[in-house]
Amino acid sequence: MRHALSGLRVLFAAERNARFEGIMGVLAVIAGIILHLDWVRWCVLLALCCLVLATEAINTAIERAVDLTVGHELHPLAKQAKDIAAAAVLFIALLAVIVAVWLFGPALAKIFF
Ligand SMILES: Nc1ncnc2c1ncn2[C@@H]1O[C@H](COP(=O)(O)OP(=O)(O)OP(=O)(O)O)[C@@H](O)[C@H]1O
Repeated sequence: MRHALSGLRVLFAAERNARFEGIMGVLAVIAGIILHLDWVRWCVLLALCCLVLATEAINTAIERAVDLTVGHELHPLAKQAKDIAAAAVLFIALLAVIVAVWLFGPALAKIFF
């Protein structure tokens, strides 16, 4: 637990993307409270927030491990490792956008239409 919290501190202190994703997660939770999401949507929302941050954490860990291994040297495998890890984050980000429409779309439609 102590090591995990230490990793969380590093993640949010060093990675702008992780801070952005954390802020988006908090805003989504606030929106969920305001829009009175049902419990199924709450489960999906919290699972998705955890999934986004977990993927960002794994991506950052891979970047660190690659940097430790190759240092400042440019290497095609280092590039592939980082780019593939970034692709994983992209997949989850696309999923988050799609699920956000499902989560908040009906409640927003009721308010605006
Ligand atoms: N050692 C390396 N050799 C070859 N290409 C590299 C190397 N390090 C980084 N790159 C390329 O530069 C890109 C950015 O790498 P960097 O380490 O700056 O990640 P980042 O900008 O922090 O990524 P993210 O936005 O996902 O956190 C990588 O995706 C990769 O394409």
